[in-house]
Amino acid sequence: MLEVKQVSKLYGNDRGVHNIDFSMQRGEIVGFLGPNGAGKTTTMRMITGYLNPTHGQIWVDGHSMAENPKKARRKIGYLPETPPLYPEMTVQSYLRFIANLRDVPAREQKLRVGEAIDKLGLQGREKQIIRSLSKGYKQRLGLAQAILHQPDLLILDEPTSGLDPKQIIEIRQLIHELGENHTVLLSTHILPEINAICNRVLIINQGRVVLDERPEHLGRTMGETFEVSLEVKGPRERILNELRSLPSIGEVKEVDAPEAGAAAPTVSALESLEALEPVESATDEATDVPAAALSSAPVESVKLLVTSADRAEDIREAVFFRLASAGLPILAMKRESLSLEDIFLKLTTDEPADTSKEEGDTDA
Ligand SMILES: Nc1ncnc2c1ncn2[C@@H]1O[C@H](COP(=O)(O)OP(=O)(O)OP(=O)(O)O)[C@@H](O)[C@H]1O
Repeated sequence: MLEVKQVSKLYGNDRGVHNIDFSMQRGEIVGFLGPNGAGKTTTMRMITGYLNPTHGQIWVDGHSMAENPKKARRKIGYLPETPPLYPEMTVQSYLRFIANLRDVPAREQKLRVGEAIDKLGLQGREKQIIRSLSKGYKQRLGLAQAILHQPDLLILDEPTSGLDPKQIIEIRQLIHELGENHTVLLSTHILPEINAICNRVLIINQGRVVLDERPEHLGRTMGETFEVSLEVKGPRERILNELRSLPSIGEVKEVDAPEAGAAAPTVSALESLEALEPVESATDEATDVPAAALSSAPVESVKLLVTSADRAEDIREAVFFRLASAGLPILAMKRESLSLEDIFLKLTTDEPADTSKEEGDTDA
């Protein structure tokens, strides 16, 4: 549906975007993520034909944006960061005006405008002056103008920026619905937006794509070590011994362990409690298991973080069978993975902060 081939836009001082290269299949909803100034808008403006690349080529459904811009642009619906609305027009007259601009045949215009109004939940507001619409409804109208000419590909630049939480949820839901019939590229710097709507994420930083992956594979791509959090019922020492004797396990850390040097709870003290609670430490940090914790005092349950010996190996079954055969019930087991926030920060802050040169330096 979309091919972006080694596309660069050089503004000088190494600003702009460099060698952007990706493609999108029909039906994908791709989140385009990056910090301020990373190059999202520049890339989107080139894809939509509003900006000419310095190098590289863009193809939309087989049409070259450079050689056949009219055909390529017909395939695209674009919602810029600020929707191009005329405040004095009514919703309906504005959409009729856009339908004309986009060469929608006169006999189809009424139908298309009606469909766009229905899809974006603008019914009852056809005669309303745009100036008096709320920001959320202006955004709906921006999306309506983008789909009027029945494009295959939607390019949405920060579609939820500036909206209140309720409007954000509504617009996300609408984008999700539009994704059933359109291929969508949407830029955002709101990370949960990606998990909520997208089936692929592209991260751009300092004008370069630094990650292109499906959200569920992000951890693997980042070389994340397989880690599970566990809560196991039984004596701490036995649980630790069982887990540590498993060859597939690398490290076992106890969460909420008693501080090193603190007296371990005695059996009699624990017995005097009606409910036996796990011993809590002053911090929530995972800590190496202190020797004092390895006392034989029974506790109700132990919370642990367990990592794989072989980075990516899924250790959940091995852990389950070992503890089950030892008669140690697992109360909870959850795979821990890097959040999109962790990955985003890693990719966008590990690199040099600013590679731009002083004004007057030669262009890249
Ligand atoms: N017309 C221009 N002239 C010179 N430099 C520009 C121009 N437009 C953008 N830039 C520079 O290109 C880089 C990418 O900008 P762009 O607006 O594409 O980023 P963005 O990811 O959309 O940022 P934001 O999230 O803040 O909208 C920035 O360094 C910006 O300063």
